[in-house]
Formats: sequence, structure tokens, C-alpha cells
Amino acid sequence: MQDSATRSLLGHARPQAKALIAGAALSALGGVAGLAQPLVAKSFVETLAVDEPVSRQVLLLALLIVGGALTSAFGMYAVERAAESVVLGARRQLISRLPRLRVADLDQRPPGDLISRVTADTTLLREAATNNLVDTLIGSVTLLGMLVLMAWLDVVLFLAVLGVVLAIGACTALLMPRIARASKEAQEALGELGSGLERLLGAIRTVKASGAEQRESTALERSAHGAWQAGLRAARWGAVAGTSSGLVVQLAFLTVLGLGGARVANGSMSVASLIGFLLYLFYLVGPVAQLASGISGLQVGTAAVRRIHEVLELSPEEAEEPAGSGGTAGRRAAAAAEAEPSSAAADQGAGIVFRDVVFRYREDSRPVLDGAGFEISPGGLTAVVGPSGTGKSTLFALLERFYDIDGGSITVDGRDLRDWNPTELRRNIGYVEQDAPVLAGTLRDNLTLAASGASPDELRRVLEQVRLTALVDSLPQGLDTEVGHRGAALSGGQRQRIAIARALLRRPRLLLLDEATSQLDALNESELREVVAEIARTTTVLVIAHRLSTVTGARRILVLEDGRVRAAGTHAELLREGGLYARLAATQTLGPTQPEPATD
Ligand SMILES: Nc1ncnc2c1ncn2[C@@H]1O[C@H](COP(=O)(O)OP(=O)(O)OP(=O)(O)O)[C@@H](O)[C@H]1O
Repeated sequence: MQDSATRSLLGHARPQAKALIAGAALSALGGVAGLAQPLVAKSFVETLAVDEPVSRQVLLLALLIVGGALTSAFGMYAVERAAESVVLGARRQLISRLPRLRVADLDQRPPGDLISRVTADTTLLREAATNNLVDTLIGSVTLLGMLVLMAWLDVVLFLAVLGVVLAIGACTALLMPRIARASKEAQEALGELGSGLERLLGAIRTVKASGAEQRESTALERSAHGAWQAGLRAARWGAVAGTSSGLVVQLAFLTVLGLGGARVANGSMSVASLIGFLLYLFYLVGPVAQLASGISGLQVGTAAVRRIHEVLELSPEEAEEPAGSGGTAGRRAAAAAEAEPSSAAADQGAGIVFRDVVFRYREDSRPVLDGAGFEISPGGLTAVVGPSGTGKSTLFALLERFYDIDGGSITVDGRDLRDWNPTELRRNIGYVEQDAPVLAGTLRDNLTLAASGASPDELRRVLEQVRLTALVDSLPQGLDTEVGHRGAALSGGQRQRIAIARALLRRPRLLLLDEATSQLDALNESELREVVAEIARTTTVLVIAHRLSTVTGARRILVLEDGRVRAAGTHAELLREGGLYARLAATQTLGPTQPEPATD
């Protein structure tokens, strides 16, 4: 697991490899300039001792200092630039994947947590995939270089230093998995905080109206505290790792001073060599600290990369095959379309067949649909009614292929739904969800969401159809008016009409309306019913309605109960039959005097 996370981390760094190598090389060059300074200093002392001029050494030292600083600065910029690009790359990957994930997978993940993966986790990647990686690399190379030079200066002292480095290195290695675990917990707690915030802000009016502000902020406080605690755990282990890097140098200093002093005293080592050795030890502080912070930073990065890859590894919905590419599904679909060309060819709307459909949201839950079957021929208005929670909206979700069924079959225009590419299928459908979501942005953004190429005339016509012209004309900025978060600046009825207009602009062959007019006043509703009846002449329209009065004119009404279609027919037929529909109608005081089907 740790290995695969490290591999993924390297995968994020790979596209920036050239920039990183250039940056690291420049930084290393700056490091080499520092590395050469003790040698020049040694030669400076030796030259002074024999009373010769030292101007060459002074010039060299000045060059090493200025040149080293400049190359380090360029190196740092190159690495920082690569760091920003790594974050951008990871965010792009997540952003392009998220909207394509399956609805079933998205159902299980709170949006706030997903947001935190795109924002906070990718930010952690920034340091890990670049600076920490470079620090680890440079720290190791410099440390190795210094150890080689120390071995060259004095083998005995080198072995003593090596012993100290290895002992403390082994202790640090034990700490690293703890840092990774604590970091992942901190990021998870941050994700929880994001979800909590999303829950609070998404329903702020309900929270205020329920007087639950304190309760909600206490819950958020708990998540924030959890993130703090996990962050502290990571910091604690990080501090231990960081201190051990200082400890290694201090211990090595003491060892070299004691051992080196004795060796100088008995004449087996020169003072100049001891000074050089001690200077190397002095310079050891940098690379050892760099290595420690690099490695512990990498642990934080691997924790973040795991959370990012948990999303990237979810399989997306199948992408649309380019025209003529002839993949398996495409070929099957083409064959099916050929087998039944009439329904697709006639511009009457889509034909739908459900055969013994079984569907459950989760493997361990009971089926929502259990043997549901019905046929809808192209065109006309069909209504779906039934008690709350019987699976009416689920029928629509299945038609949109948000979920795949567990048994039976669904065909649209004679093609099995599994042979339809989701994008291609949805292009044929206009769907108005139960709570008519409106997105933040302008009215125009919302209307053209599903039909970016809609002409101004078409927009105008649809706005008239849904009786929105007066509203748009009354707004100073017309269609370019901002509607606020989730359309908060609009009334419930306006939101519904915008959602219907959006679906109509898609010019669908199948229109799905889920309680789409429930918030309209009686006049607007009856006007819209006429519009829908008109559309049903050329389009298959399916409506879900609780108020039966809104669907009495439907060509056919399907009565859904306990996951099955219990009855089907016109309003009058169903009333005559008795049963659930007649009981529902009785509770809504509907008699047989309702208008007969207006559409066909
Ligand atoms: N995303 C989901 N995950 C798990 N269960 C779900 C999900 N959506 C709906 N359900 C469950 O499936 C059942 C059918 O829900 P559905 O929304 O289809 O009913 P409905 O007939 O449209 O209800 P209503 O008339 O109240 O809108 C319900 O028991 C509901 O709890």
C-alpha cells in the first residue's frame, strides 16, 4: 500500500520531471558550491600557515558564495513552478473524473469530502511531489557526498560518524508510517468538516428555522477538533523525526571532537584535517535536516495521494464512442437499431419497454423494483402514480441510466439500455427532477445548460411556453441575471419553470417530468399542462404526479405499488376497475367527470 502510494506520488511528479531535474540540478549546483567552501577554507588556512598570498582563495570563496546563491535561487523557482503544475495536473484529473463518475458511486460520498480531496489534498501533493521529493534526493546525494569526503579525510572518524547516522536513521524509519497514518486521519477529518459545512450551508434556512445553529456548529467543531488532533499527532511524530536530525549532528560532533582530538594529540591526524572534518560536520546539519523533512513530507504526500486515488480509481461511466469507431456496444446497438428501425425513425418520440425489472440501490437492501413491467409506445402522455416511496423516481433514474438494473430488461427504441451509451441516451431525454435544481449562475447559464447552441429565438419561444417571459422582461439584466446559490433568488415555481424550459430546449424525444409542476399556481399549472399535452404529440412524455387531478387527461396511467405496475389504463378505466387508483382518487375527491385524454 505504501509502495503503491509512493508510485502514485511519483506518477504525479513524472510530467514535471524535466523541470524538477533542472531545478534540483541547479539547487545541487548551489549545494556543491557550498560543499567546496570548506576545501577552499582549508587551503586558505594552509596557505596562511606558509605565509603565501591568499588572494586566489578569497576570490574563489567569493565566487562560490555569489554563484551558489544565484543558482540556488533559479533552482528554487524551477521547483516551485513544477510544484504548482503538479497540483494543477492532479486537480485537472479529479475535475475531469468527478462529473463522469457513476451516480451509484457518488451517492456514497459526501460532496464536502470530495471537494476537500480536490482542494486540500491536492495542495498537500504540491510539497510532496516536488519540494519533499527534491529535498529527499538532494539531501541523500549531499549526505552521501559528504560521507565520501569525510572517508577520504579520515576513515576512523568517518566510521564513527556513519555509525551515529545509521543508528538515528533506523529510529526515524520507524516513525515514518506513523506520520503517514496521522496525516491521512487529519485529511479525513478535514473531509468530514467539508461534508459538515456542505450539509449546514446547503440547508441553512432549515437549520435556522429549526433553531439548530448551535447543534450544527458543535458538530462542525467536533470535526475541526478531530482534524486538529490528527494534525497534532502528525506534528508530534514529525517533530521527533526533525529533532533526531539535529541529534545526529550533535552526537557526531561530540564523537569527532573526542576521537579527533585524541588522534591529533597522538599525531595520527593533522589539525587542518580535523578542521576540515569539523566543517563538514557543520555542513552536515543542512542535508540531514533536508532529508528528514523531505522524508516526513513525503509521508504526508502519500496520505494525500491515497485519498486522491480513491476517487481516480473509481471507474467512470463509459465514454461516448466517436462516430464510426464500432466498439462492441456500438456494434450491438447498431444491430439492434437495424432490427427495429421504425420506432427510432419516426419522429414520434421514444418507445419504452420495461420487462420484469428488478433493481435495488444496494446489494444488501430489498429491491425497490421487483418485477416491474410496462410498455409505452412512442409519443403521448403517460403518467406514473402510486404511494410515496414505491419507486416512481427510481424508474426515471433507470431510464437516464444513472443506475444499472439487477434483473429483467429495459429497452428504449428497441435497444437494450445497456447497449446505449449513457451520453447518447441522455441526449434524447429531457429530465426535470423532483426538486427542480437550479445551478448558481445566470438564468441563461441555467437554460442553456443542456443545449448550449440554442438560438435566441428558440430561447424566447421556450420561455413563452413556460410562461417565464414576464419574469425575464422585468429583470434589469434579463437573462443575464444571477439566480444565486441553487437559484435562491427565485421562487419555487420559477425554479420549476426554468427546469422545464431547460429540458424543452434539449428538444428531447423522451420528456421525464417528476412532480415538475407541483409548486405552480392553478392557472400556471393548467397552462403548462396544455404545453405538455402539445409536446406529447411529437414526444414521449412521462410524468410522475401525486395530485391525480394533474394527470387525468393522460393517454395512459401506470399505477406503481410495491415495486410493480399493479394497473394501467386511462383515468376512467382505472376508476372503473377500483383498486388502489380508485382509492387514491377518492381521497383526492376526484370523480369520473374529469376530462378524457387530450393527447395521443
Ligand atoms: N439514492 C438512493 N439510495 C438508496 N435508496 C434510495 C435512493 N433513492 C431512493 N431510494 C429508496 O428507494 C425507494 C423508492 O424511492 P423513489 O424516490 O423512487 O420513490 P417515489 O415513488 O418516487 O417516492 P415519492 O413519491 O415520495 O417521490 C425509497 O424507499 C427510497 O428510500
